[in-house]
Amino acid sequence: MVTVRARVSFKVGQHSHIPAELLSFNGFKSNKEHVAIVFKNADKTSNPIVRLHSECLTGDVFRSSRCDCGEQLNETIMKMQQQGGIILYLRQEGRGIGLYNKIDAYQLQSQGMNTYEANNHLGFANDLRDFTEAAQALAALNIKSIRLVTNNPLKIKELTKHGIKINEIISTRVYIKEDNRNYLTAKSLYGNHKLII
Ligand SMILES: Nc1nc2c(ncn2[C@@H]2O[C@H](COP(=O)(O)OP(=O)(O)OP(=O)(O)O)[C@@H](O)[C@H]2O)c(=O)[nH]1
Ligand SMILES: [Zn+2]
Repeated sequence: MVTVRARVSFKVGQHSHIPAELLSFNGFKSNKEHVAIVFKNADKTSNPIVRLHSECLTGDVFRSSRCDCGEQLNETIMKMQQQGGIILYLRQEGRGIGLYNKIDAYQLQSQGMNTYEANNHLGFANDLRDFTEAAQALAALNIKSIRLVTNNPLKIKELTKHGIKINEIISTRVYIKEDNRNYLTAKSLYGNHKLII
């Protein structure tokens, strides 16, 4: 059973000014160190806004030109500063293949493959993520029904399968840059993401 391990307050955002809480957990089978960031005590409300954000070191930390993860994370923090909410920051880098494999995939993408072809060429499925532990983290917070921020039907399907009721889908913006257009187009065309590009 997954349970909350520790809960500490901190401030986040560009100027370290947005109050939030950082939660760790016990009991994930994968041993991955997923965390929750809770804004405005949203876990104590009945139908909180939730964002499942899969780790992207390159985008989240370095604002890489190759994706829009960092911008989406920032958008979520801004939204939750106003409305409250919970970010589950899931340690599933590179859609689950890990950082070094993602960099290998980037190398192949630089040679013309799309993001899924590159994964496949390396012997991986399109998406190796498992959202079971995200559902377990929500259960540990006693959350059964949510408003989910996503454009990704897989997250909706997976959370529903694991007993989380999704009352509303809130789309997240798409941030097009010169270098990420092919990536975003592939997600839309082949990955079923509901993107308006
Ligand atoms: N394998 C691989 N992973 C990538 C690539 N670009 C970004 N990623 C990973 O894709 C994941 C993006 O996950 P999320 O931000 O949760 O979002 P999403 O699945 O696109 O769905 P949304 O909820 O609609 O944003 C992160 O783990 C990134 O590291 C790539 O070219 N190849
Ligand atoms: Zn990214």
